[in-house]
Amino acid sequence: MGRYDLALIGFGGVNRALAELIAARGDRFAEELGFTLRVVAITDLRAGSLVDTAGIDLAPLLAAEPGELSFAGLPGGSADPRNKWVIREVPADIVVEATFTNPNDGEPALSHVRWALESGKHVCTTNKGPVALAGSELKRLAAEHGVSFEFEGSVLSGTPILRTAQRLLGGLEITGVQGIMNGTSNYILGRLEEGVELPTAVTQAQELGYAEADPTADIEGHDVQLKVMILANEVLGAGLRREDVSCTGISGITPQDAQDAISKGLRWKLVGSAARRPDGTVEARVAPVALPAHHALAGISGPVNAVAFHTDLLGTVTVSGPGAGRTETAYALLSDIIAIHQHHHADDDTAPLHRVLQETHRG
Ligand SMILES: NC(=O)C1=CN([C@@H]2O[C@H](COP(=O)(O)OP(=O)(O)OC[C@H]3O[C@@H](n4cnc5c(N)ncnc54)[C@H](OP(=O)(O)O)[C@@H]3O)[C@@H](O)[C@H]2O)C=CC1
Ligand SMILES: N[C@@H](CC=O)C(=O)O
Repeated sequence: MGRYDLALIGFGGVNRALAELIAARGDRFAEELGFTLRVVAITDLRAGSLVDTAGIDLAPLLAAEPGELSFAGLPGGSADPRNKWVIREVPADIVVEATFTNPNDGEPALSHVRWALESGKHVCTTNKGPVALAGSELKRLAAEHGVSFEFEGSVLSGTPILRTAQRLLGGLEITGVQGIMNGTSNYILGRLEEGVELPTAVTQAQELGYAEADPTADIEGHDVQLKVMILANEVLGAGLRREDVSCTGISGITPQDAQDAISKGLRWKLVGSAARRPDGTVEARVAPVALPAHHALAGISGPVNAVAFHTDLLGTVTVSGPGAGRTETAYALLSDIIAIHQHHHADDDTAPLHRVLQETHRG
């Protein structure tokens, strides 16, 4: 039976939900996945840091109100997050990075990921910044140190969009991607259609755990811009920078606009897309589009997202599922840990993994 010791960097909605999954389902993981998970370090801007190499007792932490959690005064605890020291020095197998996404330079998450990989630790992250802005460099760094860099949750939360493209669409030429890739803005557009004003809808999306720490990124399209970069770079080999992806968000759409569209048989959606040009380069954009009701993306509602892959042999293949949500995104981290386990135990019998994946998804 293997065991992975985890260092959780950032203890907000997603990493807390991962800790809940570990606390609630740890025995099942052991039985069905063939490994156990133990949290040996947690760092958080507000709570500080907590280290116990024998395994942190998660129950009292999860019983505390998120805003009231403080590690100072606990054995192994400090008011200081001590990220660099924890990531480099605490003997964890996997560093789970889930601090806020910074669309400008990816920091501080980018440094967290670099420190972890340089220390020979695997990394799982849901943070879009490092993946979109420095994905190639980080994959190279991981390879140099013989560790994995996994980031399934960086696009479409727990819905396995990247692994679907990389593992299940092999042999096809993917010529473009198009999709709804932000749960918050899609949820908000639905609320606008119901007559709710933007600020109220944003607050509701924050309460539901969909929104970024700064929801401007959801509303102005920057979150989708990063996701389009990740998809285009991973699936189309594009090497896009942020300035290559034109970006308009949904802040200009009013409840009246949304309702007028409905009356004309249209629905406003924030669409991200990337397509290969005849010369081999890739053009990409993010913009609100009033889609006709019969369009495959028009019926995608609430925090659900969808991505259509345009392929040479199959035509369009569309994957749809949760695009945001604390537990849904924590599941992406679990799927990353499973991927690390499979990668480093390639000869093991993996049949039981499929069973637990299906059961976990059903809740
Ligand atoms: N929620 C979702 O549906 C999804 C989220 N993601 C991504 O996952 C990541 C986490 O999301 P989520 O949990 O919802 O976000 P939260 O804002 O709930 O959590 C982030 C946590 O990280 C802490 N933090 C910020 N900076 C640091 C730092 N330098 N060191 C240690 N901790 C820090 C924050 O503390 P404080 O609150 O004090 O600032 C907060 O507790 C984000 O990058 C997000 O983009 C990806 C897919 C879906
Ligand atoms: N804020 C994002 C979270 C997932 O990436 C969203 O709403 O999609």
